[in-house]
Amino acid sequence: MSDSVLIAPSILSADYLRLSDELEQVSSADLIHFDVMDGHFVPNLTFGPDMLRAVAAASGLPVDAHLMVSNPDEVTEKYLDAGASIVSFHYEAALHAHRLVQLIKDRGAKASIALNPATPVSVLEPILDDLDMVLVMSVNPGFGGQTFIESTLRKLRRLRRMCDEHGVSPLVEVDGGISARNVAEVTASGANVFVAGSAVFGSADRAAAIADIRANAVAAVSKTA
Ligand SMILES: O=C(CO)[C@@H](O)[C@H](O)COP(=O)(O)O
Ligand SMILES: [Co+2]
Repeated sequence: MSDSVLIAPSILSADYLRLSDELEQVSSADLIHFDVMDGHFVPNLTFGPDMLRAVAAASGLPVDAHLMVSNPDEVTEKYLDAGASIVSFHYEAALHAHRLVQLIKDRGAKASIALNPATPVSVLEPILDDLDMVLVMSVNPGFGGQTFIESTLRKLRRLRRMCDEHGVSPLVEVDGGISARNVAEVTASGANVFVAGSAVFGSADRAAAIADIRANAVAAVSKTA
């Protein structure tokens, strides 16, 4: 995790019957994005901690767990036990966000808070200094293959300003509708970790899709530097 940008393919869009092969095909990425959906916080159901353990062992890349669950206070520990390297829980669902952040960090993982598209970045004001990463959702969570919500760009710029005011520089991850076509403007707006599900697994050549997203993001970083 040393580059200026990190690419995180979301296995939500992978072929589950060929998952170990799919993981191999995305080995040039930096992280594996692991979407946990509970059928309650979001209207879809996906994977649990046992699956995360298996993915972490098969891939070798750090697993970036995105917990779209109603009860992160109760279940986060299970995903840490299973080997998650980054854990994002939703601000909208957590009862004790600060306690959860401390738990994640005490266990040696990176702590991140995810925000739904309608949740303003200002809610992070009291906790921003403690975060390793902020996950800005650029679609409403629950499904892959949705269209990027354009107002996310404004939100990212606002988050950048807030980080500057606080003198902190957490990773900023964007999730939903990211592809080689829009990653440059998302990067220019302040993001540096890019989740891509359908753009990677919907492509016949997964490695080429990752390389295209990375190249466009890196070019945008050098332009803004
Ligand atoms: O968390 C989610 C969806 O809720 C994502 O991680 C999706 O898996 C992203 O998929 P694409 O929009 O890139 O297809
Ligand atoms: Co996600």
